[in-house]
Amino acid sequence: MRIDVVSIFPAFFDALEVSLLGKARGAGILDVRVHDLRSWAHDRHRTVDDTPYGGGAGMVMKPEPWGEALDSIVADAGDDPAAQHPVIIFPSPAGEVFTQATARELAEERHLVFGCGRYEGIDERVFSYAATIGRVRLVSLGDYVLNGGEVASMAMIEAIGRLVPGVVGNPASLVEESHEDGLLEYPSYTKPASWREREVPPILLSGNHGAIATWRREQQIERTRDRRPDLLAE
Ligand SMILES: Nc1cc(-c2ccc3ccn(Cc4ccccn4)c3c2)[nH]n1
Repeated sequence: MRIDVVSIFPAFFDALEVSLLGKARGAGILDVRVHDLRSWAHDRHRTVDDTPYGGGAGMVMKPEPWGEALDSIVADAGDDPAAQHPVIIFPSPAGEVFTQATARELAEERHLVFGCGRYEGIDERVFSYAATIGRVRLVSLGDYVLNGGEVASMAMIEAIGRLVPGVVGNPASLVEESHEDGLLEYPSYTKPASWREREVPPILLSGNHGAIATWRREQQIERTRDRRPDLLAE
């Protein structure tokens, strides 16, 4: 999978060099390319924002640099027929909410482009232009406001990247996770069996794998009911 990221803070994504995703990049499983939007701003000050038509607080990101950036990225990936018409993801507080189902869906794609906005957002015409060269998705991490799209993109790249075959060493570990089966995950324990007068649930030391599986499922249901009843309503 190829992932392109466009941001005015490219250094933000240095963290993608480390840990799991860093290894996957080294192994060629993930091809992550981070671009500075200002590379496509040609005035002396590399301007990427301007005042909003109609007035209002803050600044809006100019369409020209975005149009050139997206054209350049799509053209560069053009030689791979499977990477045609990439999914172009714009984090936005006004987007669809990103869920594990979204991550699974996007993990099937060959080419993702993340457009990280800042200021009060990106000129709306960029989204309609992007739809002529890709499949546009405006995506929100949740109902809270961030200062830009970088944190949201990092979270989504990690959630998607770890589902790409070969990235996680033991694919079985992806199955028993929160939200994979619509429930929250069961509690985990490791040695020592007793710690600060707190014991590991005896069932987990019993060796009775059937009973352990039943107990874990019960824990998932109890936790989901207590913390996320909305997941049970679906
Ligand atoms: N789940 C999310 C996503 C975002 C997000 C994503 C991209 C941008 C680009 C700019 N801002 C700041 C901003 C503040 C106020 C209104 C509009 N935008 C962003 C915020 N916030 N929360």
